[in-house]
Amino acid sequence: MAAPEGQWVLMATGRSPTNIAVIKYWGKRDEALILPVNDSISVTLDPDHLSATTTVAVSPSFPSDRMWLNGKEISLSGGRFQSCLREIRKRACEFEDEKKGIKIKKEDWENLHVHIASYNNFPTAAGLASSAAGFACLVFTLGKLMNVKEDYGELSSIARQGSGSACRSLFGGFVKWCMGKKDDGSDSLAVQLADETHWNDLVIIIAVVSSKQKETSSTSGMRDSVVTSPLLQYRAQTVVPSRVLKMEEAIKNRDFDSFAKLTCADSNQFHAVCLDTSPPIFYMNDTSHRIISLVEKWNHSQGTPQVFFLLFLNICCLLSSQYLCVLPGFAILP
Ligand SMILES: Nc1ncnc2c1ncn2[C@@H]1O[C@H](COP(=O)(O)OP(=O)(O)OP(=O)(O)O)[C@@H](O)[C@H]1O
Ligand SMILES: C[C@@](O)(CCOP(=O)(O)OP(=O)(O)O)CC(=O)O
Repeated sequence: MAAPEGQWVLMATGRSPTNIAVIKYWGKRDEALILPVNDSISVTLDPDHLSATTTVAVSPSFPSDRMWLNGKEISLSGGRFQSCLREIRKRACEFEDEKKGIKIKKEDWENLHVHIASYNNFPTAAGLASSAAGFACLVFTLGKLMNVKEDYGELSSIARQGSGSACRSLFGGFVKWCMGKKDDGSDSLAVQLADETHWNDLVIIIAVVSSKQKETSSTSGMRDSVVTSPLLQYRAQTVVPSRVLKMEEAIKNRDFDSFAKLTCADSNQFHAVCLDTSPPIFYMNDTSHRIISLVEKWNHSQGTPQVFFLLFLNICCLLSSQYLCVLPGFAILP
């Protein structure tokens, strides 16, 4: 089937924020489909601060698919980009704009190429989950362009194939990535637990404690953990299931004390799994450790059960009107 002809260009633009996990995803049961070994829960950040903005265009005059990231052309040959493009194209629907004289039949989309331009308003591939915002945005915007009718849950399972954590960025507020049981991954998708208005006095601040790039990427780090860490299996099978239930309850009740305690515990166990990996993975540095100690002391001196947690090289601080808590972050800002 030949693609439609003409000089027209059809475009769509979208924006997606990044997210920070409070119950961590660490380990895949299927590398190609990006299926996790446990459920995870995250908080989606405000898009004004950390987000990807993506414009996708389609035209009969484009001879191939191309992509520019932060103004520089990048290859689309990687399996993750191809999976997202393929899955969206499969679900594309007929589109017509009579005024502009554009008519694209469902089957035409297979033969039309896209140009994609995306910008992150924070450092890319520096440990701040740009892949989460980026792939969520790519899938969302391609879906808009190609008139895809699927709901956000279905789109999240496509974004998951770009980067696991990306599936959670399709929703605002508090989001759960259900690991799913099926081999084809069709039930491994994100659901919103509570929207962004649910817990208004929760504020996230990102503090930078190192300007160095992470030595181990999440993708390769978790691959090593799956193969070598006995603690990972115990965590996934025994610890996370009940922790997820408690976290859902804490979010529902806006119970900050439980929320922070669970988040700290999960962050600490995540770091323990990293240390239990061979070779061991170190995401925290001396400054991180000093901040943990300082915050612990501060907590005790207040005499109230305030809890903090910290992860990776950077820290995100969670602030509510009553509480302060340090949240995990990967950020490495220049
Ligand atoms: N806006 C974007 N649109 C599409 N893909 C993006 C975008 N931003 C980043 N990516 C993809 O994500 C890759 C970076 O992912 P990587 O996991 O290395 O870093 P990160 O997500 O910033 O950090 P981490 O996962 O460690 O928190 C980029 O090389 C690119 O393939
Ligand atoms: C520690 C984490 O931030 C790991 C994120 O890993 P990625 O989603 O970046 O990994 P891939 O699926 O291989 O792309 C925990 C989390 O976000 O849940």
